[in-house]
Amino acid sequence: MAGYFFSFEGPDGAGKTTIIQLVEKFLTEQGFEVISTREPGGIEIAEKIRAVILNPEHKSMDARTEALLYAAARRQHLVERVVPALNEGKIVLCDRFIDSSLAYQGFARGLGIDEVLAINEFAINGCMPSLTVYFDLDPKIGLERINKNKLREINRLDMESFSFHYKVREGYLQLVKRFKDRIIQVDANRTIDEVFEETAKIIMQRIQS
Ligand SMILES: Nc1ncnc2c1ncn2[C@@H]1O[C@H](COP(=O)(O)OP(=O)(O)OP(=O)(O)O)[C@@H](O)[C@H]1O
Ligand SMILES: Cc1cn([C@H]2C[C@H](O)[C@@H](COP(=O)(O)O)O2)c(=O)[nH]c1=O
Repeated sequence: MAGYFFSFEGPDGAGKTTIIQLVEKFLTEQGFEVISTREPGGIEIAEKIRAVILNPEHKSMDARTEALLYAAARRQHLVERVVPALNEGKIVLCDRFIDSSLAYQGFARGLGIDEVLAINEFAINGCMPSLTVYFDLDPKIGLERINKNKLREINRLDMESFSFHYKVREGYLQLVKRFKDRIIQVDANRTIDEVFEETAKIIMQRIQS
């Protein structure tokens, strides 16, 4: 595969979507062919799975069911959207990937990071991002940012307790230590311009190395 696969991670409201849009514009201006996409979703089947997972009415969803649905959406999105773009030499910017499952389902839901990694290894069959940017932010600030944006849907995961969201962050911080070569931590508690500049620098370094 000739392209570059970059994923972006962080607690809800950390600024992933905002920064991905800016990075996409920046890379396109530099002459690269870029697609940005998201998980769960990005293609029709995965968007349908997303609607099932995140429906606020689905309060009884079992944690393993949730983990399997995320992995299923990931698989379909990977084969339909990510791999073809990489084969065409494009840069793929993906809003969330496997680390979301490890932090949310593996750590915060308590299923176990290694257990959730195992089902995801089956799903992705070796296709990992070459670099993951983790936006670190106090979840309270992220949720405040989301609540200020009246247009954004409030989904089933947003409605989890503060302690759940704090565990998500703790899970991510464990992943940063465990996957040092792949995950780079960025302080997201700064202005959009500052976060963008650092992220663009990290990505350009990886492309040019
Ligand atoms: N550095 C920042 N400082 C202040 N506000 C920000 C910053 N980055 C993003 N925002 C605002 O916070 C809100 C959430 O941002 P965004 O949707 O990019 O986050 P996200 O990480 O993609 O969220 P989610 O995980 O819920 O999809 C938006 O209203 C956005 O304009
Ligand atoms: C991929 C993935 C996502 N999640 C959670 C994280 C968020 O709370 C929602 C997705 O909403 P967003 O607005 O697109 O960020 O789903 C998860 O728990 N596990 C995953 O694998």
